[in-house]
Amino acid sequence: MGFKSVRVPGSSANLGPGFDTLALAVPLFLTAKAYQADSFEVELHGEGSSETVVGNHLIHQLVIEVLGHDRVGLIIDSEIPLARGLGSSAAVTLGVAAALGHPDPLGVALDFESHPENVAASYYGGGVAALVASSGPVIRRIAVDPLLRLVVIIPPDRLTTEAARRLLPKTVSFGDAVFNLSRAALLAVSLGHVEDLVPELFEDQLHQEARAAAFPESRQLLAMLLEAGCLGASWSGAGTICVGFTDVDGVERVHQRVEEAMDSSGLGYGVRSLAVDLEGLITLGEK
Ligand SMILES: Nc1ncnc2c1ncn2[C@@H]1O[C@H](COP(=O)(O)OP(=O)(O)OP(=O)(O)O)[C@@H](O)[C@H]1O
Ligand SMILES: N[C@@H](CCO)C(=O)O
Repeated sequence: MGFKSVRVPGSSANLGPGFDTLALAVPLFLTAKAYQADSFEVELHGEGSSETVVGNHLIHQLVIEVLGHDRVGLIIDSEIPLARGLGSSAAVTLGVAAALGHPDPLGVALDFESHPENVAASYYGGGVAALVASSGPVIRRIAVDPLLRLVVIIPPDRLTTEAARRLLPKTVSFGDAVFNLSRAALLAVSLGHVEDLVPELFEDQLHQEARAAAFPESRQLLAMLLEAGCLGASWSGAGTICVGFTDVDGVERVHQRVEEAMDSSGLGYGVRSLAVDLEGLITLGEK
């Protein structure tokens, strides 16, 4: 296995009703580079720089899993906010597995994450639908209109996926399951045409309200995004970021309205507009 330098995009999962299934890659990037070293060394830059990578950290476990030892150096630089719903763990897992030269970084990352859609979107780019069956993963790329744009509200509050999953109900009603099924199926076939997107397609009754117990401001953020003229709004992954969907013609107007709403609410959270990343994981250099 030769060491590499790679770039991986972040991702926004669920998109409302598509829990653990639908995701879009977003152009916030993580780069990872591996090099020969006598003992484990990690340099973290950007969004991950406050992390301490010791024995039980995801990155160290991954290195041991891939190499069988930890005599390696890593340089990781990320624009993806941690534990905020833009797939930082999927991106770092994929990026490190690929930088270490593993021939199947997708398979490694799918084994490490408890759900497949962030990993699939970061690997392929664009839109994906993904599941892990008892026979293995089934991943399909879905058409995404090149005019689609995302306006994300970025709270400073972290909510790890692990903590957000502990808030999920143990059972759901038949009605709620059908509510999400219908919307997820219609959303998957409508993402290819922005003119087909309507707010109802991004509605969810399985996870968002349960998770709002940990981040009640999410209700206000989703309402704000819809009032600003978005074609739909949802939590991004396990939060706390909320995402509004719009098109290239509306994105500037929506962005400005969301910023104004942020200022007048006093919440002061960051707002960013993003296109969909189409490249997925790319190799920048090889040794
Ligand atoms: N760049 C990074 N450097 C070091 N550790 C990272 C980095 N990115 C992610 N991690 C690890 O992944 C954890 C965050 O993963 P988690 O699944 O909770 O959130 P997320 O992937 O950002 O959000 P979501 O899964 O909702 O999209 C961090 O607490 C950290 O342990
Ligand atoms: N589908 C996962 C996404 C986490 O990014 C969840 O909502 O827990």
